[in-house]
Amino acid sequence: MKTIYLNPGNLAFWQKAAEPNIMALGFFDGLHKGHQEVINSAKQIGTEKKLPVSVMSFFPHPKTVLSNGSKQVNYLMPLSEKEKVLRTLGVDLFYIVEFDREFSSLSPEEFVGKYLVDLGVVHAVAGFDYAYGCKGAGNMDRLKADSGGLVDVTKVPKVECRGEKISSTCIRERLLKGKVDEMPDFLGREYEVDCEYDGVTLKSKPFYTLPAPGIYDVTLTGTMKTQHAEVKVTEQKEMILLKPLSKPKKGWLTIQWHRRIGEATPYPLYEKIWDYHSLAHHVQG
Ligand SMILES: Cc1cc2nc3c(=O)[nH]c(=O)nc-3n(C[C@H](O)[C@H](O)[C@H](O)COP(=O)(O)O)c2cc1C
Ligand SMILES: Nc1ncnc2c1ncn2[C@@H]1O[C@H](COP(=O)(O)OP(=O)(O)OP(=O)(O)O)[C@@H](O)[C@H]1O
Repeated sequence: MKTIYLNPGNLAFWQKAAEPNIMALGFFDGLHKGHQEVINSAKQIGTEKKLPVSVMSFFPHPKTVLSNGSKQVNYLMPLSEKEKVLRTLGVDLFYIVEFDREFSSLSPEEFVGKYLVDLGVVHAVAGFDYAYGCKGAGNMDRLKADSGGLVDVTKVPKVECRGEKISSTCIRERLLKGKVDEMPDFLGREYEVDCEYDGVTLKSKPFYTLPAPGIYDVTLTGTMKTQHAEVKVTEQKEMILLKPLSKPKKGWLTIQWHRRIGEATPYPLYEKIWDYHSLAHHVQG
């Protein structure tokens, strides 16, 4: 899979280089089951038409740009993880469009003309609620007309879980309540966070959302053997490693969150910490 960061400065270059393709559209934070349905539909059409499949996403999140930074988004994954998951879904081309004020003011017709038709899109796939163009005025029922009849359209119906539309927003809300055990129902996999281990605490990479304060049953993967452990998320959003079977080396780890097993007490549970001395050293600075 090739990743292309699109902006007004390089758009003409990529338009010239473009070949006919099927495109899935959306922000796709978390790549949950609804997003997977959109991308799998695009893949299916790509296979039928023997054409490559592209995904067009945006960065940063439109909400942060349109609110002039006053609204923050609790991202579920950084672009690097989005790339990894899209690769496993069989996507050929990943466009990341720089979302700024100028881009947000493109009319629906301008967006479809410059970013779909001129990038070789012959068939666009998105969910039933996808909106595009200034003030979000474009929708799936008018996309074909906005393309001058050049782009076919597939509108994916709503994917639900327990009577609710699966969305990045409802997943963020669940994480912030500590409901990590519900993630597989929404994401189709467990929630994961990449972080750096300094010997005691785990520091998450940017663009992840940590679950609510508490103690969690997790699996750690990294340079050591995959192992079970407990991680405490504090009110200060610090993560402390409890009960690992063997001491991980300092460096990068992935935490896979299984379930919340207890409250985050204000002070560490010393008796549970495998390496009390290194924690004491850490606390004393
Ligand atoms: C060219 C373009 C312009 C947009 N302009 C606006 C806008 O002015 N106001 C708005 O609320 N959303 C705007 N959006 C954001 C969309 O409404 C939508 O939130 C975004 O494309 C992410 O889509 P998704 O949330 O359905 O994945 C724009 C989107 C695109 C592609
Ligand atoms: N539950 C769903 N069923 C079908 N399509 C979906 C679903 N959720 C999102 N989509 C589609 O997937 C693409 C990406 O959607 P988007 O990133 O807006 O997801 P979202 O989960 O609804 O996000 P948010 O909660 O921020 O609105 C869009 O084309 C959207 O219409």
